[in-house]
Amino acid sequence: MEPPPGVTEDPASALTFSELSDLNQRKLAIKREHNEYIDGHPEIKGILNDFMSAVLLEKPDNVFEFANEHFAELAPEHAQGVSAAGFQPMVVCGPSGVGKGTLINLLMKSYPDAFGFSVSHTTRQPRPGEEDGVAYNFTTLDAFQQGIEDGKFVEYADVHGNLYGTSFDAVQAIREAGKVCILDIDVQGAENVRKSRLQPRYLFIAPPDMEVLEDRLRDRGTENEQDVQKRLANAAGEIEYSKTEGNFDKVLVNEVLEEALAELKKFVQGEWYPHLADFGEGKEGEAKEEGKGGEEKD
Ligand SMILES: Nc1ncnc2c1ncn2[C@@H]1O[C@H](COP(=O)(O)OP(=O)(O)OP(=O)(O)O)[C@@H](O)[C@H]1O
Repeated sequence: MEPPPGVTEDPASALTFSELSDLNQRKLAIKREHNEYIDGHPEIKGILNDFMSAVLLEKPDNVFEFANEHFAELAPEHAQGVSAAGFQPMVVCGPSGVGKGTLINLLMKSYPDAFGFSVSHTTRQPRPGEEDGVAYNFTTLDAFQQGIEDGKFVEYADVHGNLYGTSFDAVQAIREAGKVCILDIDVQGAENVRKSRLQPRYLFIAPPDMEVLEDRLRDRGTENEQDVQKRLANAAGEIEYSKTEGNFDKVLVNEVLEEALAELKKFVQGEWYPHLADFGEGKEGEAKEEGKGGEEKD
């Protein structure tokens, strides 16, 4: 029967059952493909959420203009854009010898592929076996200073006579890979990060007391007496800094290693990064290449 004048016939009604079924299969396949792509790029949700928060905060009259500026900042040449893409990085601070590296390695093993360790720049000389671009990006003082002037660093600090820094590019590379970027930095570095637009989570790892910290530093046996003293002297100020309200989102006391690790995992998965539940928690896994290794700042 002809449809009445002005009414277009529904094209789907002319399809056979098998054609309709093929069409539905195709629709489901496209939906699956889209979902896979979005799941593989968690930064998309981060970017959209960030934009929505910015709009609600600013309530601009001209949303098009605002969007234009907001998204222009995402271009890699704009350092600030790093805050809008992917998971929020995690800053880990704590006195030398408290067990930051140990806990970070264990955390990374517990969630294979979920975390990435940004490769820092340093002016210190490579040690035997340290490959440029893997343990560190080794650089000259001049090049480092130029990088500072060009605004390339999220943070940098003079640690025991050498410059160390984290570049926006290094953080961005981890975030673009859909991972949580861990920044193992000292409190000077954390202060600089606070001034950037990175907006990370801040974790401080504290020793049960100074005697335990001293024992760990000495038992590690990687520092001479002068360095141990320097690290212990710095530790007092760092612990004091951690006590100031608002400096850290979480302070974790590393007394018994297994207990500290259990608390850390419970906290990061429960409060900060719920997506970790999808990362095969507890799977056996070797420390990743990007895991912390041989990165003593001295
Ligand atoms: N809970 C713990 N109990 C006993 N020893 C620990 C504990 N956590 C870490 N250690 C040991 O303490 C020493 C220092 O740990 P680690 O090297 O991880 O410290 P760090 O905070 O990363 O130091 P740095 O900032 O100098 O790199 C290591 O020998 C490590 O095995």
